Amino acid sequence: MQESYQELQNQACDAVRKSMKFFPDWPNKGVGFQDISGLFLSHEKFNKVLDYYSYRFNDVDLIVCLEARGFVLGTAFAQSMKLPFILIRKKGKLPGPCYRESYKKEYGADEFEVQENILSGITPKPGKKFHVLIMDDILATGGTLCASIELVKKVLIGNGIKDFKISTSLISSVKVLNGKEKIYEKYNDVSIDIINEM
Ligand SMILES: O=P(O)(O)OC[C@H]1O[C@H](OP(=O)(O)OP(=O)(O)O)[C@H](O)[C@@H]1O
Ligand SMILES: Nc1ncnc2[nH]cnc12
Repeated sequence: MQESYQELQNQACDAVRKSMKFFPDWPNKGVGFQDISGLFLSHEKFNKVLDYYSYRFNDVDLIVCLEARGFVLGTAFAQSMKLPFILIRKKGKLPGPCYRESYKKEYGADEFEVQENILSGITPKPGKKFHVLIMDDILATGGTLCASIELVKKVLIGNGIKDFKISTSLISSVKVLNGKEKIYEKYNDVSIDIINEM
């Protein structure tokens, strides 16, 4: 029997909480690092996350995986749903012309890139908003997610896809840094789903 949305969400949250390890003052003093490696050690726990996502995001057309931990979550979900996925990578890793966004995160600064023509072969279904899901592990300051949203908008519009919806999924957050609020202030048309808000 199909479990309810709330049951799936609760089980996914429980799986994340039980597999998360916390490292205070790493990599810098004042940072409470949330290590999600334990989730990948447990097929059952990881599946609870994917089961929830398959219910929550059942109408997605493209997955966007953020380097590096977002690669694990995004590719696993994309493959389970038989969806195409693209990679947003740190600067200098992708060949050919790229859109680039610089950003600050909780413990440093970085630059993301996406290949300009990566979506040239994608044809959206007529009459349906092209639904893109950006997947990553942690929302802290929101700098990373913000940069990825900018790049997704650029690559969609740059490839002629103008009627789209962007959703984002994280498995945890650093609530005190108000990353979610910052994103909602800047993008009122983007949804943010966080399994375990800490
Ligand atoms: O909300 P923010 O303050 O921007 O921080 C969140 C980001 O920080 C981490 O990525 P990081 O680039 O450290 O590395 P990774 O390569 O280990 O995924 C994490 O995976 C998120 O992507
Ligand atoms: N506190 C944190 N834990 C894990 N990844 C992070 N990325 C940015 N802040 C983080």
